[in-house]
Amino acid sequence: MTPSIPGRKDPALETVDLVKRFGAGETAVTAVAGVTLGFRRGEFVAVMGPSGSGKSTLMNLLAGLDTPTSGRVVIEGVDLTELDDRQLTRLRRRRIGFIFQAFNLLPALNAEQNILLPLTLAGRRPDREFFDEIVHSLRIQDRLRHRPAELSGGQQQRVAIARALLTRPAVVFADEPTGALDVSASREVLDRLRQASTRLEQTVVMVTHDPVAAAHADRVLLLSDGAVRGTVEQPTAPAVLDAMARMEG
Ligand SMILES: Nc1ncnc2c1ncn2[C@@H]1O[C@H](COP(=O)(O)OP(=O)(O)OP(=O)(O)O)[C@@H](O)[C@H]1O
Repeated sequence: MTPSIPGRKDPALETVDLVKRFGAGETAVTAVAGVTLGFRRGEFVAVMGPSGSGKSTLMNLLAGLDTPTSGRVVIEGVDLTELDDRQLTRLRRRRIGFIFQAFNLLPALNAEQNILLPLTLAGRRPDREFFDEIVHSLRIQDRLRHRPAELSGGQQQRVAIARALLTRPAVVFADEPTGALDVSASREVLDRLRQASTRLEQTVVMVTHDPVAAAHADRVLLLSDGAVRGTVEQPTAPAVLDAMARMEG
C-alpha cells in the first residue's frame, strides 16, 4: 500500500514515521526520531537545523544510502525498505541525483566523462541534446575536456550538478551544495537547482546552514533532535533566521 500524506498532492517522495537509531543500550543515539513528510514533484525543500540535529542522517535515509531502524521511505510509490540491494542500487542510479559539498568528481576523468559516469554505470546512452542543454545552461560547454583539478570550485560544482541532472532523476539531494563556494558561484548553483525544480519538475532536497541559500527553496524544514520542529513556507532569509532563533530560544 502506498501511504498518502494529507494535503500533499502527487508526492515524489514520502516518509512515514521514519526512525534511525545508532548503537544500543546507554550509548544509543536516536538521530531521526519519527519523521513523516511529503515532498511534491518539482518542490524545492531546504533542510536546516543545528549540528547533530539529524540532517545528514535524514538525507541518507531519503536517498536509500542508509536503512531506517523503522518506518518507510517511498519514492514515486516505491517503498525503499522493500527493495533488495540490487534493486536499490538500480533505483538510486535511475531516479536519484546527488550533489555534495565536496563535489565528489573523479580526478582522473575529465568533466564530460564525470557528467556521463552515472549513465555509463547504468549502461544507458546519453541523450546528447539534453546533455548539450544542461552543459550550456550551466555554462561549462568550454570546460568539458578539463579535469576537475583544472576547474574552479564553482565550475566543479556545476559539473557535479550536470552529472546529477543528466539521468533526469525524480529527486535530487544536495548536501551543502554551496558550502564551498563564493557568493556569485553559490547564486548560480541555487538558480540552477531552482530551474531543476521549476522547469524539469525535479524534487530538490537541500541541506544547508545558510538562510540566504534556504530562501531559494519553496519550503524550509527546521530539524532539531531528529524531528521536524518547524516549517517556513515561501521563505525569505529574515523569516528563516527568525524561525531558527525561535526554535533555539
Ligand atoms: N554512524 C553513526 N554512528 C553513531 N552515531 C551517529 C552516526 N551518524 C550520526 N550519528 C549521530 O546522530 C546524530 C545526528 O547526526 P547527523 O550527522 O545526522 O547530524 P547533522 O544535523 O547532519 O549534523 P551536521 O550539521 O554537524 O553535519 C548525532 O548525534 C550524531 O552523533
